[in-house]
Amino acid sequence: MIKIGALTKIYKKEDQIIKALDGVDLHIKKGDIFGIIGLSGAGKSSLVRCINRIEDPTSGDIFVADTNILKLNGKALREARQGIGMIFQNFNLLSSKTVYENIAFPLRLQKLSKEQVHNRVMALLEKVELTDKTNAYPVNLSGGQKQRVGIARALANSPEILLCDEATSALDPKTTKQILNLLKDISREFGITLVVITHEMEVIKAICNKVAILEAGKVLVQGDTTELFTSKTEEKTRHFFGEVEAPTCLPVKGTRLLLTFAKGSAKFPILSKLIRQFEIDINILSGNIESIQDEVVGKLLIELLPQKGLAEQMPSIHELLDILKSENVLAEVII
Ligand SMILES: Nc1ncnc2c1ncn2[C@@H]1O[C@H](COP(=O)(O)OP(=O)(O)OP(=O)(O)O)[C@@H](O)[C@H]1O
Repeated sequence: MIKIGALTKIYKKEDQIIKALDGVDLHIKKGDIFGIIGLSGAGKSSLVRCINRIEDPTSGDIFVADTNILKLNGKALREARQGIGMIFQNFNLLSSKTVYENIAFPLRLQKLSKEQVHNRVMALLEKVELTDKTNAYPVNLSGGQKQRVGIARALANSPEILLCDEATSALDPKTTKQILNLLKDISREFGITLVVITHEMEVIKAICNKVAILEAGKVLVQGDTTELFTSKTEEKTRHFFGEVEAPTCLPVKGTRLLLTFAKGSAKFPILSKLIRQFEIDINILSGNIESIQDEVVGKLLIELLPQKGLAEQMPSIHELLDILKSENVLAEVII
């Protein structure tokens, strides 16, 4: 759906050269909810501005379906832009216009009858559950309601792609959850591809099936969200995926294993199985089991303790790792 190749954006400011995007390659499939996460200054806004051509990149390609949108100008560009909706952190609503008029605005730029515009606006208001606010002005809406208007407006032209630039960063956690659920629902119902720009991993975990981490204008890693959360943590991405560490005040008393529970495996009582089978003691040192969309995944740091008088019954580590592997639990010996 969207293929970004070797995208570079260089800003020149007086004698300064800033490489905001440095050879970005991304492959976003139709229907993906694709998260792009990075710290402040990573290049997220520059990327989104290049995708909707607010800004021209210095070099590279952006293909939407089979069209390189960087080669488009004039009418062809305007038409391509209609297929890309956008929602913003600060909603960008017209304050002097009602909710109805804000949503009708992009429709009025097309040659539609009054009735067609009306029917479309009312259908969108129903979708975002704001029919009771039809004639309200933005100033009288909550943040969540404003973003619902923003979403309805972005959907007005039936886009195939929706760019969400920090769409929930100005909202409280409960409203954030509601807006994210609405976005997920819209993506499923209309088959819209969502590109979600955020600095919050919670947003990625809640709705994104794919994720790319952007740092200093480069993609550090991209892939399936749950797979990245359950693969071996690399130093460079540790900050984003979190780390499970033993409290430093606990002395090492046995063999420490870091268990990673991939899809489905966290549902089984694997630790009690090991305890029963091998008559070992297991101490849980730290853990982080969580829900990523509909999957339960996570990491657990445990220590295997030999029982007094039963030392000879301690299983070999290989035997144990094999059992864990057979249950889809990745185990790494830490100490
Ligand atoms: N118009 C501009 N002129 C000059 N430098 C810019 C411009 N826009 C962005 N930059 C620089 O490019 C780099 C990437 O900025 P960008 O806004 O794309 O990052 P970001 O990840 O969106 O950050 P934030 O989360 O803080 O919005 C930064 O060093 C920034 O200072």
